[in-house]
Amino acid sequence: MKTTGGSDAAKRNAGESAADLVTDGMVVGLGTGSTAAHAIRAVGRAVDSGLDVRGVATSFASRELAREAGIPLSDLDEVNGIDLAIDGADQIADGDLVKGGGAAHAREKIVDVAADRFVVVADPSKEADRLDRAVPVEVLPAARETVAAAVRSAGGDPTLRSAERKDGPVVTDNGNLVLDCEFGPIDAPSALAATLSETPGVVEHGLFVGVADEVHVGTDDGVTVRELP
Ligand SMILES: O=C[C@H](O)[C@H](O)[C@H](O)COP(=O)(O)O
Repeated sequence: MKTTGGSDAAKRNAGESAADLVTDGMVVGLGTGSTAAHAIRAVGRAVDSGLDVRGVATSFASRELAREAGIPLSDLDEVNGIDLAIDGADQIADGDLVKGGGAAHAREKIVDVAADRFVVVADPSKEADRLDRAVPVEVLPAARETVAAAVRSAGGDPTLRSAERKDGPVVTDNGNLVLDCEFGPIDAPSALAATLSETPGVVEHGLFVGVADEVHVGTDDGVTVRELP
C-alpha cells in the first residue's frame, strides 16, 4: 500500500486508537490508505479474538486488506447503516479534509458521510492551518475537458493524474479519471465544495467539509484525540 507523510509508528498509533472504538455488533466503514490500513489490521486482530463486526470497504485495496485480515464484509447496500467509519486524510484544517490521494474519495465519501460517527486517523504531517493541497476531483472520462475548464473558471489549475506504473492516467475503482486541482490556500472550503459538486461530469471531489466527528492524530509515542463540534 502506498504510504505518505509521517512515520509508520505515528500512523499505527492513530489507526489502532480508532480501532479501539469498534465494539461487538458494529458495522464499520473501512477507509483507504496507509493510516486506515493500520486500523483495518487492528480490527482484524480483534475479530480473530472473537469480536463480531461487519466491515464495509471504501476501495478495492481496503477490501483486499480486510479480507486478508479476516474481517467479514458486506456491501453498503446490504447493511442497515454504518455505526463507525475510520478513514485517513491527506490534509486536515479546522476539521475539514482533503482526501483522495489514493483516488478512493468517491466511495470513501459515501461511506464516511453515511456513518453515525466518522473518525479520521492521521499523523501530524497532515495538520494545517488552512487547506491548500490540490483537491482530487473524480470525473467521468467524457467530461475531462469540460470539468477542467470549469475548474480553471473557479480559479484552479487541474492536472490529470497519471499512473506511476503504467502508461496513461490513473483509472479509479469506478472506471473514471482524476484531476488534481490546485487552488492555493482554500479560504472557503464549503463554497468550493459546492462549486465542484455542481459541475456536470464531476463524480466526486476530495473536499470533506464538516463531515468528520473526531480526529485521532498519532505520534511516535501516542495519540491525541480531538472531538469536532
Ligand atoms: O484516496 C485515498 C484516501 O483518501 C486516503 O485516506 C488518503 O489519501 C490518506 O492516505 P494515507 O493515510 O496513506 O496518507
